[in-house]
Amino acid sequence: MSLFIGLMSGTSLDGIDAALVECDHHHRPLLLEATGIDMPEPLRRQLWHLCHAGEAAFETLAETEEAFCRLQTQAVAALLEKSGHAVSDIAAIGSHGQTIEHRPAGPFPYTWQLDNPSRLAELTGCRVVADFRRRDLAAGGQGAPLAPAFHNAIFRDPHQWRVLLNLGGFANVTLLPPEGSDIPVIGFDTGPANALLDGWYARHHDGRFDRDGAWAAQGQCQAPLLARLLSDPFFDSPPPKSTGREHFHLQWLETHLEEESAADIQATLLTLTVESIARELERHLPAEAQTAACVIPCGGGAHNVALMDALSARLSPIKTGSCQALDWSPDWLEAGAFAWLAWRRLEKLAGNLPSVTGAAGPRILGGVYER
Ligand SMILES: Nc1ncnc2c1ncn2[C@@H]1O[C@H](COP(=O)(O)OP(=O)(O)OP(=O)(O)O)[C@@H](O)[C@H]1O
Ligand SMILES: CC(=O)N[C@H]1[C@@H]2OC[C@@H](O2)[C@@H](O)[C@@H]1O[C@H](C)C(=O)O
Repeated sequence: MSLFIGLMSGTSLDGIDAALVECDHHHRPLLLEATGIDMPEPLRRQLWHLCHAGEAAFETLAETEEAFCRLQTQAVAALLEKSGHAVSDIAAIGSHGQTIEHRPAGPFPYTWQLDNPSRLAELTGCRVVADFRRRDLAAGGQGAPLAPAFHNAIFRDPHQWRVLLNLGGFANVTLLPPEGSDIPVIGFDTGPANALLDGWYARHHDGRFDRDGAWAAQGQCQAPLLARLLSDPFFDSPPPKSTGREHFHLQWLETHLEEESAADIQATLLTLTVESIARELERHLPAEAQTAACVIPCGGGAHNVALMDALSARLSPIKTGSCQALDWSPDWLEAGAFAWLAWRRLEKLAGNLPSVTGAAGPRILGGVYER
């Protein structure tokens, strides 16, 4: 039995999640404790700038990386304090870093996570495993999503198809056949989720996000706008696929707008998230699972009441289930995934699922930075 800490800060730039996970060869990974630390506004602005500017001075990168690493160190300290564990109890920290740019297609595929694992090892006194995505990318994969391998390790049901639906800045799905089935697991990004909802909300309000989807609920989805948004080729392209802010940003939205009201645009963005997910499930779930699968939402968007209501209505008769009922909080799955990936790295076990990312084969992911 070994203890691992996973650190994840996603595309929403809302903070760093830290999860303490017990991993071994005999049991499913177990979440022991978790905590989140908010992104201070100046760091959030710096990271936002890096994600959108496309160029930055080395000094700016170094300064931002240092501030980010210090925040990671605070998250580790808070988690250790909350759990009553000492750093010497921890086998390794799995650090995702902060995605600044992700371009898996094109002549020079790359994915860039701001991270300084050497510095994190110095500041925490703990072994760090980092740089999880690039080996998959080097093997011809998308480098994302990686969480499906973790979902596969904990959420397979003996009889039923399950779909893990992560509603972060972007949405991704993992389609898990019943245990024992030889159908390969697939998983991919379906398109934007909170990234556009948050961006459009913040443009019209004070505040970072549309709590419970209350503003979206005041508007009406505009079918012509929805059709224009859905005409983006990403939605109909086959997996493997992954995306990010490089493709779906507010300027992308603006190129499709006509005379719609701001609240109607928010309502349409919410429907875009739901519709893009539903269409992919219609395409990729086998016929018998179209009515009998169970969809398990996780990530911040699972707290958005209007989004969840619209999703249940659109997916019916497919039921939505609860991650909590399966002993994992929906808020800590991604951080948990990077704890588990660190364990896989130390055990020299593959971390990717080639059927998901499209890599040439299973690969051991990440580099190790000793304490
Ligand atoms: N009560 C709520 N109502 C509406 N939206 C919410 C609520 N709680 C959280 N959210 C949304 O969840 C987001 C944070 O989600 P999460 O932490 O899963 O993102 P992330 O880790 O950046 O995602 P990813 O890496 O998967 O893109 C917030 O920015 C917000 O949009
Ligand atoms: C490149 C990158 O950081 N991608 C994230 C992002 O956020 C959601 C979605 O897009 C997913 O592809 C991925 O994160 C999760 C943790 C993953 O790799 O499974």
